[in-house]
Amino acid sequence: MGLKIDRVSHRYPQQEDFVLKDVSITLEDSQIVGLLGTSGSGKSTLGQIAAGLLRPVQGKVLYNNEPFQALPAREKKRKRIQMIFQHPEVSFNPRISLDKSMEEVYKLCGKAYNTEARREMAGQFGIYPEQLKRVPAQLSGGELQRLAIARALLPEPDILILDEPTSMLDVISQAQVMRMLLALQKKRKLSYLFITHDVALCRYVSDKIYTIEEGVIVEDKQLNPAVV
Ligand SMILES: Nc1ncnc2c1ncn2[C@@H]1O[C@H](COP(=O)(O)OP(=O)(O)OP(=O)(O)O)[C@@H](O)[C@H]1O
Repeated sequence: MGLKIDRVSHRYPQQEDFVLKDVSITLEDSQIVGLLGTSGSGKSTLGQIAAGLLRPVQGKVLYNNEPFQALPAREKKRKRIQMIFQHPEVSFNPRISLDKSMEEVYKLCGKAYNTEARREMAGQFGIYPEQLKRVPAQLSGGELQRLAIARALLPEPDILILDEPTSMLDVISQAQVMRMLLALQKKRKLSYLFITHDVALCRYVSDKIYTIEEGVIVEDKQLNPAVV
């Protein structure tokens, strides 16, 4: 079960060099797997491949033992893996109110977006319902990231790919978002691929850590074998 990246190599169009070279990683159910690496090592590329947003040049992505990349985008399973980005604004249309954006996602997921649902969602993710009337640029980074998490959870995914979810936030918002993510992971038994360059944070939250250097996995450290 879970997600298996199997011998994946990737190079971008019109580029000579491979940015991922024969990478294999596994994400078991309800596990937090850290992906550590310096800037340019290939973390985001691997995250996008894991989320099904990018198709690798070589190798396979298996979701619950089935080839994930072969599924059409609208396929339900695709929504079982969601991605949270470093810049939360990319998750929302900048020109429409957050209320409108959220309403669209609720509808897509076949859920009613009424006053009650709005109030409950806002409360759970630490937003005032009135703030939803604003466009994304009118919220703080932390508020917007919490809403991006709310949005990503609507299709009820099993896996979240977290690409440096707190690195653009101030220290207080970082702690709030991290606390929220850890509580949600426990409550909903989610699996996280936690992409970061923060070694201390990665060690603190992860059950297992992969380190990537220049597109190659160089270390695979099991921190908490009891969880697996
Ligand atoms: N769309 C693209 N086209 C061409 N090259 C790209 C593209 N996106 C990333 N790259 C290159 O691929 C390599 C890996 O980039 P990637 O963003 O995956 O690294 P990263 O570890 O996430 O870096 P950072 O921590 O700075 O976000 C880099 O050399 C980058 O310049």
